[in-house]
Amino acid sequence: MENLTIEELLSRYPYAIEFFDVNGLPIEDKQKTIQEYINTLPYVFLEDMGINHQGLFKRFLVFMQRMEDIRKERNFSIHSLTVLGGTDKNGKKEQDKLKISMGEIICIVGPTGSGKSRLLADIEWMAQKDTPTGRRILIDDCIPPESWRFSIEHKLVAQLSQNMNFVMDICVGDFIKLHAQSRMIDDVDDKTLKIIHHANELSGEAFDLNTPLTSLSGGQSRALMVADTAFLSTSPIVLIDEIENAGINRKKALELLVDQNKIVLIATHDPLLALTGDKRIVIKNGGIYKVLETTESEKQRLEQLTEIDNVMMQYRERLRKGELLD
Ligand SMILES: Nc1ncnc2c1ncn2[C@@H]1O[C@H](COP(=O)(O)OP(=O)(O)OP(=O)(O)O)[C@@H](O)[C@H]1O
Repeated sequence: MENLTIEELLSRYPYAIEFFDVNGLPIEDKQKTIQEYINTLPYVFLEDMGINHQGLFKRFLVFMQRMEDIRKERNFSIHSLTVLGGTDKNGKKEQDKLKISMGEIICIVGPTGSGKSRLLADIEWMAQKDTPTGRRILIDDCIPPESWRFSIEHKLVAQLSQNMNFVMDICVGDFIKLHAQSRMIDDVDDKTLKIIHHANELSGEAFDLNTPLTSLSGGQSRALMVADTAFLSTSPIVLIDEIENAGINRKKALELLVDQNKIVLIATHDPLLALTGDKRIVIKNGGIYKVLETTESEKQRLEQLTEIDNVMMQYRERLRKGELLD
C-alpha cells in the first residue's frame, strides 16, 4: 500500500479521497508514493492535528482497512430467505413456512388490499413477530442479527416501492455520483452514464446529467431508481412493488433488475409479470394462501401474452406520439 502513488491509490480506491478531505490534507503532487507524501507534510501542519508522520500513516492504514471491510460486507451474499407464517387479517394461521433460494424470482399476486405490499414490508423490515402479520423472516435459516435491521453496511434488501419522490435540490448526474461514492463503487463516471442511458430507455422522454432531480416526472423518477438499483445496489434481495404502474417499460425494467445472484420478489397485478417468476405467492385476506410453481403450459401462455403485450406497447408508443391507430 505505502508504495502506491497517490494517483494509483485514487484510481484504484476512489473513496480514499475522503481521507484527505476529512483530514484537510492538500494533494499537490500525485506522483509521490503514499509514504513519501506523508513524510513530506510539514510538522507544523501535523502538530495542529496532534499527530506525527508515523501516526498519520497508521491512521491512513486503519481508514483503508475499515473501508475495505465495509466494502466486503456490502457485497456479502446469502443462500436463502425463509418466511415463517403468521396470521391473516382475521387472525387465522397462514401457510407455515416458505423458503426462497438464491436466484429465484417470486411473484406475489392477490386482489387490491390483500396484503402484497405488507409481505414485502415484512421482508424489508426482517420482521420478527413485530408487524401486524406476526411473520418471522430468517436468513440462511437463522434469525438475522438485530443490528442488520438498522445497519447501512448490511443493506440486505433493495426496495423499489410504489411511491417515489425526490426532494433533493441537485442534478441527476451529481445525485448518481454521490450515491455511487457512498456505496464505494468504482468507475463512477461510466456507471453514471450507463444509469442515465438505461433510465431513458425505460421512460421514453429523455433527461440528462444536468436535469434537476426535482423536475423529473413520476415515470422518469421510477426509471432512474430502477437503473440506479440495477447498477449500484449490491443487496442480495430485491423487492419490487407494482412496477407496472410506473408508466415505464416494465419488461425492460425487470430484465435490468433480475440477477442470477439475487432473490427477487415482485408484487404485481400484471399477468405478464406474474408468470415471469419461478413461483407465485397468492395472498388472500392478508395471509399466504397458496404458493404455485409456474407450469410449462403457463410458460407457453407467457409467450402468447408477450406477443399481445408487444402489440399493446407499439400502440401505446404511437398514441403517445400523437399518431392515429387507423
Ligand atoms: N396479515 C395481516 N394482518 C393485519 N393487517 C394486514 C395483514 N396483511 C395486510 N394487512 C394490512 O392491510 C392493508 C392492505 O395491505 P397492502 O397494502 O399490503 O395490500 P396490497 O395487496 O399491496 O394492495 P394494492 O394491490 O392495492 O397495492 C395494509 O394496511 C396492511 O398493513
